[in-house]
Amino acid sequence: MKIRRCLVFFSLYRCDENPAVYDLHLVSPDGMTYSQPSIVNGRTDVVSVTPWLAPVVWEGTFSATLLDGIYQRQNISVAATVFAVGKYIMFLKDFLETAEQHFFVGFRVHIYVFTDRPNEVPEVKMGAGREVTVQSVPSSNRWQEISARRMELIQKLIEERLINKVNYIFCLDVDSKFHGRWGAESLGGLVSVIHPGYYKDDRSKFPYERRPTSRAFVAPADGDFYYCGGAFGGLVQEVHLLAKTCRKNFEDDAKDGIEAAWQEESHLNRYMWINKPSKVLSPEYLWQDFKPKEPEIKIIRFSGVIKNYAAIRPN
Ligand SMILES: CC(=O)N[C@H]1[C@@H](OP(=O)(O)OP(=O)(O)OC[C@H]2O[C@@H](n3ccc(=O)[nH]c3=O)[C@H](O)[C@@H]2O)O[C@H](CO)[C@H](O)[C@@H]1O
Ligand SMILES: [Mn+2]
Repeated sequence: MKIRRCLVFFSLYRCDENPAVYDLHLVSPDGMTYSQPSIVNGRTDVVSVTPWLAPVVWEGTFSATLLDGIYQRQNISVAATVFAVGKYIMFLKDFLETAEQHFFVGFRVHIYVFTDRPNEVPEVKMGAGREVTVQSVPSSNRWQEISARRMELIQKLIEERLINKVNYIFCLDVDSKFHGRWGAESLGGLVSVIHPGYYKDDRSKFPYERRPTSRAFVAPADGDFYYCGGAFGGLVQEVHLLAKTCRKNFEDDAKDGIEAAWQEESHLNRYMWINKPSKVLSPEYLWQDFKPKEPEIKIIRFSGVIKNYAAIRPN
């Protein structure tokens, strides 16, 4: 058993075969010029590191030029998943068009669209090295199920098409648009986004699942941050483990007749409490259009559009 685990470790980190190692070894291209970093001056209005020493990404904490240089040299590939089931297909055009303008511009990007309406997927002109694949999925008469089943479909997508082929994956809500850069600064092993609705609240107020009978349970004195179900990602191996775990816990809960308060978002929050994200993205990476901008938000990169739930959800 011990030997097997060792082999798995080596196969994950051997640099010639698996790109995972690149996350640990950052090579700056020759001739790179960027502003001198300071060790005493920087953002002081926000916290940019977690208690487990993962970076929290805010505007003003990174050099986009440097990061693009490092990761372009590695020729990384990034997958993204987006689900547009039922009437949510109406959000897809803006999502894809704005992703072309802001999401990993200059990198190899492959967006997987999951929908029950493949004929209604809009034609969006994609740049060089960027493509969209449409995959049919069944509809459902419960939005909770559509949202939660994403974990199962992400798990399968990684197993069937991405593992050992693609470096990173991000899983995103479709009812949103990009407004600013979302790029290499967001890369990491396991990446989570702080939910814009609760980031100044006491942890006891977070909308975690509070029933101890659920596998998504988080006790009132526990929890670091409240993370979004609408955006998460990282290395495909890490996201595979996350999706597989959340799917199993969601399904096992269902067998016991319990559905967590915020479906897969609750399970994701439980997962991130135990498995600390190696990079945390600030609420710049998933804002909500109805929320007034806060002073610490210098740029909104991705934001949920205002929608009429009653008009677009199946239940
Ligand atoms: C910003 C954010 O973190 N949003 C999360 C939040 O509410 P939201 O209100 O943002 O959930 P939502 O209605 O956007 O549903 C989540 C996603 O599921 C897909 N979808 C949903 C319904 C439908 O009929 N068709 C369809 O395609 C679509 O990709 C949508 O973006 O809580 C949900 C859990 O319940 C999810 O965790 C969402 O990701
Ligand atoms: Mn949403």
